[in-house]
Amino acid sequence: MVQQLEVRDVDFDELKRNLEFTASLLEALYTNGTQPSFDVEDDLQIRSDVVPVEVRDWLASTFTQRVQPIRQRLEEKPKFRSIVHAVQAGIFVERIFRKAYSTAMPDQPAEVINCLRDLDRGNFDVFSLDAVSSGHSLKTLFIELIIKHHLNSRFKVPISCLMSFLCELERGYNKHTNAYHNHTHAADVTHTVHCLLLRTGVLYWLTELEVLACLFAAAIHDYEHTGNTNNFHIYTRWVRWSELAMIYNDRSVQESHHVSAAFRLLQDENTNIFMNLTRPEWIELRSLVIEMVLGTDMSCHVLQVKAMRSCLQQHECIDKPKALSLILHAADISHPAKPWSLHSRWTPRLMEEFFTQGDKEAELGLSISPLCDRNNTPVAQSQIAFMEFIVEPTFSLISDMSEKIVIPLIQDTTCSRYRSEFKSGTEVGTETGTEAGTEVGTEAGTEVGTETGQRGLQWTVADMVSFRSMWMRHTEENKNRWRDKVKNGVSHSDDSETQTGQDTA
Ligand SMILES: Nc1nc2c(ncn2[C@@H]2O[C@H](COP(=O)(O)O)[C@@H](O)[C@H]2O)c(=O)[nH]1
Ligand SMILES: [Zn+2]
Repeated sequence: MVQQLEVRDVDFDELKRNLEFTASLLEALYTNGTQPSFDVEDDLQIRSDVVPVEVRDWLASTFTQRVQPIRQRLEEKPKFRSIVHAVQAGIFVERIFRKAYSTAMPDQPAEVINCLRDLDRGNFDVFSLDAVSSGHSLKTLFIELIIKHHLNSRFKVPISCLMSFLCELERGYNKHTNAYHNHTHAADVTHTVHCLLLRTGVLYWLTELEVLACLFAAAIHDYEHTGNTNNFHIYTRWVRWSELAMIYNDRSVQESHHVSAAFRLLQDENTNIFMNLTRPEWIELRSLVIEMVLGTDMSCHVLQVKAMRSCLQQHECIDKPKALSLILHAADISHPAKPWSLHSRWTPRLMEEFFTQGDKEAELGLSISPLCDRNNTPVAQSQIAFMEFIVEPTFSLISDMSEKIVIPLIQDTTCSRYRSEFKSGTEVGTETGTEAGTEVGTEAGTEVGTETGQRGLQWTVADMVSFRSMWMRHTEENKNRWRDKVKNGVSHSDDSETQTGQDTA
C-alpha cells in the first residue's frame, strides 16, 4: 500500500479494502494477545486468587514449557472497524491469494493431474508421481495439499516463497543421495499424514494451523538426512567425527538437525513461507512441529506408544501434540501397512541404505549394526517382526485413539465451517473394491452435522471401521508374502528380490 502511494498509483477502492483487511489482522492480533492467559495452576499448583496475573505469566514462561502469549496493555487498544468489515476484507484477500496461486502455478502435465486424483486414497502411488513430475514429488504434493486444505489463502503463503522453499527442501533431501531417506520418502510421509488425518477423521478435530503444522512437519521430518542411524552418529565418533552428535549431545541427533535446519530455511525472506502468520500462530506452529519431528526418533517409540495407551485406558483427555506426533510416527513407518506393490518397493531401498551403513562400519573396523550386513541379513524375517512388533501395534493404537477423538465429534452435530468446506471437495469413505477393505461407504454410517446451505459432514463410523480393516488387511498380506519367501528360501539379503533399490513390484 505504501509503495502504491509512493508512486501515486492508487485505486481507492482497493486501498480501502486493503486497509480494512489490515485493521482486521491487527484486531485479531490484539484479541489473541489479550485473551486470558492459559492455566498455570495445574502445572505449578498456584492458586490464582493469591498470585497476580503478571507473576503467573512469569512463572508459566520460566518454569513450564508453555508459551507465553503476547500481552498488550489495555489502554493501547485501538479502535477498529466492525467485525463484518473485517470478515469481508478477509474473504477478499483470500480470493486474491487463490487467484495468485492459480495464475502463478504452471499448468500441470496431464499425467501429474491424473496421479493426483488418487490423493485421498491409501494406495496413492508416490513413485509414479515422482516419475511424472520429473523428480519433484515432494514439491508437487505439498503445493497440492496446501491448496486442497485452503492453507495457502488462510495463512497468506506467498507462492514465490513456497516455490523457493520447496526447491531448497528437495535439494536438502537429495544432499546425501540416500536410497530411502530422500525427497520421495518425505513426499510419501506427507501424503500419508494427509490420508491418516482424513481417513481416521482426526482432521475434523484440528484447527487449520494444526493441519498446516502436520503437513509441514511431515514434509521436513527427514530434511538433510545423512543416510545413517542416530547410533551410527553417536558410536562412530571415536573413529570418525560426527558434527551432528556433538551439536545435539547425542540426543535425537538426526531429528534435531532436520527440524533445526528446516527452520533455518525460513529465516531467509525468500523462503519464509510463514511470513504472514501472526506471532502467536508462528509460536504455536513451531512448537507443534518441533514436538512432532522429534517424536519421529524411533528410540521414542516405546515411550510414545505406552503413554498414549495408558492415556486411552485411563480415559484421560488426549493431548493434541502427542496425538499428532503419533500420527506422524505412524506415517513414517506406514509402508508395511500399504499394498505390496508399494511396500515391496520401499523395502529394498531401506535395506540398501542400511547395507551402505554396514559397509562403512566394516571399513572403519567397527562391528556391523543389526540389519546392516549385506551378506547376512534375514530381510524377510526382519520385515515380519517389524510389522508384528512395531507397525501393527502403532496402527492399532492410532485406530483406538482416533475412535476416542472422533466419536464425540460425530455425536456433536454442530460441524464447523472448515469441516463442511473441506468435505465438499473431498470424498471420504466412499472407496470401494480392493482399497476400501470392508467396502463400507458413507451410506452405511450415520450422516451428521448437516448445515443449511452447505454440504453436510458425511464422515461416518463406517469410515473408521474401514480404516482399521484396511491397514490390517495390508499388513497381513505383506507378512504372508514375506513368509512365502522364507518358505521358498529367498529371505536373505542375497535374494535378488530384496536387493538394492530394484523395483520388485
Ligand atoms: N526394519 C525396518 N525398519 C523400518 C521399515 N520402515 C521404516 N523402518 C524404520 O523406521 C524408521 C523410520 O524413521 P525415519 O524418520 O528414519 O524415516 C527408519 O529409519 C527405520 O529405522 C521397514 O520396513 N523395516
Ligand atoms: Zn522418515
